Amino acid sequence: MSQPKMPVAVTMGEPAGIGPDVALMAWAARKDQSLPPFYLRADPGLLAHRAQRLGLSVPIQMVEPEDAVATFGRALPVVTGTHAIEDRPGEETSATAQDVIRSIEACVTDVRDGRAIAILTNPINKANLYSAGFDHPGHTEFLGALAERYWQPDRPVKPVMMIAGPDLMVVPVTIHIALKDVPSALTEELIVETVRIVAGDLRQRFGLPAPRLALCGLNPHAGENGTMGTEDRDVIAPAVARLQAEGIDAFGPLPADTMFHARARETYDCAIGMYHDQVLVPAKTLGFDDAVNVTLGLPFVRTSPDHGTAYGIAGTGKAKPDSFIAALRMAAILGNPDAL
Ligand SMILES: NC(=O)C1=CN([C@@H]2O[C@H](COP(=O)(O)OP(=O)(O)OC[C@H]3O[C@@H](n4cnc5c(N)ncnc54)[C@H](O)[C@@H]3O)[C@@H](O)[C@H]2O)C=CC1
Ligand SMILES: NCC(=O)COP(=O)(O)O
Repeated sequence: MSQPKMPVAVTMGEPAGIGPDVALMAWAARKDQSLPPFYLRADPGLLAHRAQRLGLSVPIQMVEPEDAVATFGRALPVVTGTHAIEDRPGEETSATAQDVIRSIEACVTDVRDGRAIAILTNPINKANLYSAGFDHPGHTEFLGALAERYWQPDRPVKPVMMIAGPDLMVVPVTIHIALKDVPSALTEELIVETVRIVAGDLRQRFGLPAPRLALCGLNPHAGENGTMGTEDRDVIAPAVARLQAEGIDAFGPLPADTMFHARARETYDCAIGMYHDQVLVPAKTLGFDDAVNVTLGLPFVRTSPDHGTAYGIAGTGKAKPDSFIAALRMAAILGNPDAL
């Protein structure tokens, strides 16, 4: 693909986690891997310390987003706006939470204002942000709220989480909720609305003209005809019937335990799970190093590495930047469809 004329905006994420490590490593690999240009909205001092810790030679240049593309070849472009943050890898604190949140908001407004092509979020510590008053379960839901605020205040936005790896793409219908709350949250309407968005985005953004969507059951053996739970029969099956009537190639509910082996995966393009771990476990097992978390249903492009803050290896050089790099490439491609 041709090099985008606009950069990808990258959030700081949890500063004590591996976000700074993988961003610095990706910049260092930019030439070998022909990476699209990006800038970070983060504290330049922390990044300089972390680069030193990792033994990476990374010149840092403070810029405005407009200068990021021209800067990217010779220095890591950084847009400031945060407080100075001490480089303490692995040390959890909610003291930086407001800066973490502001960085996400600022990257989103950069895209809205035409200063960036897409947003890539570095991992956050959700519990830390909650303790500082953040009232969204994760990025996915927060970005939906920002999309409503900045793009379409008159219409609700339904953000949908997809984990996309080379061997498996998955979507959880319910996302960041307790397992005990899943059965009551799972409605026919929610399933239909989610799958419509998946079908539409896979067609329009991912170039799949007729995506095949396999829906997991909720219960063992997809309920075994209602003897092991009724949601499969009473909620998921009617949702599938409605989707099929709309011309969407959805099928199921299928027993989830036999949906993820290699031959089964050949029968669909994306697996739709009923709860987070049902589909994120197979997705991360098959593709932890290179899968990408991408939010569907938004009026802008957002990707993220599939991993979390990995405090235990932050600042040690053990973090692999592969998922960040995959997320960067996907952000640039989805944000620049003309270059496909
Ligand atoms: N998009 C986001 O903001 C996400 C945030 N999180 C947050 O991350 C925190 C930690 O979550 P965990 O479940 O422990 O998952 P995690 O992904 O941070 O770590 C799981 C395991 O994988 C290893 N690992 C993770 N990324 C790696 C990389 N790039 N290279 C090498 N090894 C890597 C870690 O060292 C650890 O052993 C939580 O607070 C969670 O909320 C988790 C997932 C996504
Ligand atoms: N396990 C992936 C995850 O929870 C990421 O959530 P989000 O912060 O991207 O909404």
